[in-house]
Amino acid sequence: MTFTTDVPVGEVIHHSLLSCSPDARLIDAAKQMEKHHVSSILIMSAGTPIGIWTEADARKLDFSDKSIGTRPISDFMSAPVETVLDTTSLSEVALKFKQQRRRHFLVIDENAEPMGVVSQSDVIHYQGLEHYLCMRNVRSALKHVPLILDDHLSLSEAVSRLREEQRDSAAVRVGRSEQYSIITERDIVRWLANDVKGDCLRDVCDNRLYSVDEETGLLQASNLLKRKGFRHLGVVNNIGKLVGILSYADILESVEYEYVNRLQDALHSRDEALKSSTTHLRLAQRVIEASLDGIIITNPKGVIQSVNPKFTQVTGYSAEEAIGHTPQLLSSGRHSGDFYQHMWDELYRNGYWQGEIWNRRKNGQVYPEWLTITAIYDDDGQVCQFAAIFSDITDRKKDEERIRRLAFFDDLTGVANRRLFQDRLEQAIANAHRHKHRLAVLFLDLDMFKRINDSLGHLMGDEVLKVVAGRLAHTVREGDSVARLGGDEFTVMVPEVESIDGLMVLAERINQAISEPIAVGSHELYVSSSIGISIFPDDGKTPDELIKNADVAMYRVKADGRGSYHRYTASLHHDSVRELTIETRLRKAIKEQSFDLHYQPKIDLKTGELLSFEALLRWYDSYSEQQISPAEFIPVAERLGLISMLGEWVLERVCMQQVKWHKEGLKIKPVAINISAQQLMKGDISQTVHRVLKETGAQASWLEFEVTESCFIPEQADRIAEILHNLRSAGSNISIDDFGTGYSSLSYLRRLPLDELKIDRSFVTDIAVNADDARLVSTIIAMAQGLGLRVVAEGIETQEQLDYLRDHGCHQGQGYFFAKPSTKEQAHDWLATEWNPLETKPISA
Ligand SMILES: Nc1nc2c(ncn2[C@@H]2O[C@@H]3COP(=O)(O)O[C@H]4[C@@H](O)[C@H](n5cnc6c(=O)[nH]c(N)nc65)O[C@@H]4COP(=O)(O)O[C@H]3[C@H]2O)c(=O)[nH]1
Repeated sequence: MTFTTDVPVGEVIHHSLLSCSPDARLIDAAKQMEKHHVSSILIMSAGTPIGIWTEADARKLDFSDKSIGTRPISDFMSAPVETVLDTTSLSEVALKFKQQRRRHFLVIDENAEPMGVVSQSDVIHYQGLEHYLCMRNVRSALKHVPLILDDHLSLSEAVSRLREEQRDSAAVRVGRSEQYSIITERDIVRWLANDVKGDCLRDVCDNRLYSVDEETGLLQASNLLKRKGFRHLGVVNNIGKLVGILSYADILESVEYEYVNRLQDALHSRDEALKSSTTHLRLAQRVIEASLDGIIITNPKGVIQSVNPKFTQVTGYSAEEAIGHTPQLLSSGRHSGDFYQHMWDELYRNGYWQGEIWNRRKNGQVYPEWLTITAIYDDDGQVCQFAAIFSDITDRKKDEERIRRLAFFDDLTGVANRRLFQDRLEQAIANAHRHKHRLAVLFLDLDMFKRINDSLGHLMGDEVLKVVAGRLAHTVREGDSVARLGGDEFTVMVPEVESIDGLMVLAERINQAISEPIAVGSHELYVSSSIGISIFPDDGKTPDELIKNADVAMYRVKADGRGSYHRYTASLHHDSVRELTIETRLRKAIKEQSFDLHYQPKIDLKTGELLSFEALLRWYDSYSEQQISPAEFIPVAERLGLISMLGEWVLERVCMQQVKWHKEGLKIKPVAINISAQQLMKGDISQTVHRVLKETGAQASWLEFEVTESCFIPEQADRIAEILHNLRSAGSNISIDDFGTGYSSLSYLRRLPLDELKIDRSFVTDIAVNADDARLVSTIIAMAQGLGLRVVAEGIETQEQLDYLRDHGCHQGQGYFFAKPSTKEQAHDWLATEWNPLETKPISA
């Protein structure tokens, strides 16, 4: 079915236009019309149509006048010529036909140039009346009973009957039968053109009247007219009686134009709506096809009706494989029945569901997708379809995971970072609080890790950290949490502590695991760890408190000799607060150089002669108005990286003092300066000494350097040997301090350029009361002698100690028994008076 719109008449007319002059003979005009099968001819004068002669005008002719054909056409034409513009719509033309009872209009263009003639049949065929016509039957269009003529009537009588009755056709009864032929206006023109010589209708009428039943549809009748090339149809009733003759004019006249117009409007709107929805549908189809999201359309029961290409790309299922199934085809098995139930409930309730879902591709791979399902409703508000749109979010998930890892995990070792640890700790604390149980934080620091980094490089250091993290993770129990806070600091959280003893066993186990040799590259490294422990709620109630206090406890382990573990106590807190205070004030003191040096003599144990001094740093803190022990502030200065600066200050002071005493004419005794491990490892000590000697004018032999045993790191043996060698070759003696507290092996000591060995005070103190210590001291003395080293005993306080040492071959000593560390003025006096402490003290036998 076509959806005709109301077209302009210019588009449907035939452009063949017959014309003749006003004096043209009727017969010639009729001949032309017959020849070209047209129903009208224009009469033109000086290029202008002055009239029109149509088949209808033929009825006006008097056929009894034998010369009628020779008469000029202008005598019979209709004038003026009714015109319509080519832009006039067909419906308007149809109305005009009806109102003016015309059958033809001359169609002109905007310049009034004739373009053609429009007839009633054109309107019927082109105006799109099909919808109207198909609703009506031929009976409804009949206006008259048929004009029936007997076949013995003469032509002129027949023509005058048509004229009188104003009919364009008549049925001619054949004899007395009920059979009819037909005559029409066109026959009159034909008779005229051919100068027909018959007297009555019987002679000329051979066109049988083709009839249809009166119930026949008008559209069918109109199509029949068109197909057969007829212009009239007989109409018979149900008993075969001729009840009318249907012409195009009748059809046209029967049309109720207002109704047609409304119908056409409605149809037009429908056409437009259809066109637009077809466009929309096509557009939607294209969007679906090209969508970067997978799309599934299902019926209300969830049976897949269609999918788009992206669906196939993501899931691996072709449209044919998917259609007819439910989306369960993609089920990953990761979601519970409740999950899907909840999804459908929400879909039916809100018509919408959105969320993340795991599905399975055809190849079995499970993947995450972001899914949006929308219900589509019909006009009755019933769900008629579901549209599911999804995107594969595997990459997004990976990115999220990567970001999460970066945000919460330590990049190097893969264990949790500080942020995640704190989060976990916070949760665990809340849980412990709720269930009234204890929780522990272990703070672990690798001993001497810096040595590894400094000597073997950061890459090796990193490898060690990875191994340590791995060992930690393996040692703790499932549910415990391991984190790296930074550097070589790790934490372990035990969310539920069953017993303190158990916790200590864990700390022990961790220390053991970490002390196992670590193979990195071609090296086999040994590290140990110091662990501080804090317990919730006893040692802290917040994550910060617990971590800080475990850290404090860890520092205590370091201070006590490393490689062990220690639980936090309140006094540690006090220590750490004090350390912090010292730290603040120390920075200030260094800036203001508010230090002093004391000198403690070293004595020949046999003769009592003053052999040398040890320079000991003193700090009088004006804020607390008390002396702060170097044993307390030196480690802080080391930790803050300030020790080299401080050491340099001591060196300068000692040199300046020696030069001063020298200038005063005193007999110079060497002064021993303590060198911290950090200062030594910096590597530039000999250059510094060289520079200071030069600047002050002191001599290298006036100096001795005391290096604690803990400085001697086996991996750094060659480097340390070189540094000490440089100092020694300049002329200073080197002494190993606090001997016995470290782990130096004899073979190691042999490789170092040493002059003196100082036995640690702790052994000397107990000589008289502890046989083991006494034995140890005598062994050290023997060993030192074996190595060709001088032996100095520190911390001699009693005659017994002195005696024991002297008896066992110790050459030199230092201690309160002789003198406490004293001011430079005191030292000056000792030098000036050639002081001998033994002269005032009896030497026991
Ligand atoms: N109870 C007792 N103590 C005695 C006796 N004889 C000496 N002492 C003390 O023993 C320490 C000996 O120094 P150290 O072992 O090198 O131990 C030193 C040394 O390691 C460090 N130190 C002191 N001055 C400096 C310095 O200028 N530089 C560096 N790097 N460290 C220094 O601080 C440590 C402690 O120094 P001081 O508190 O001055 O403590 C000194 C000294 O006063 C005694 O008979 N009885």
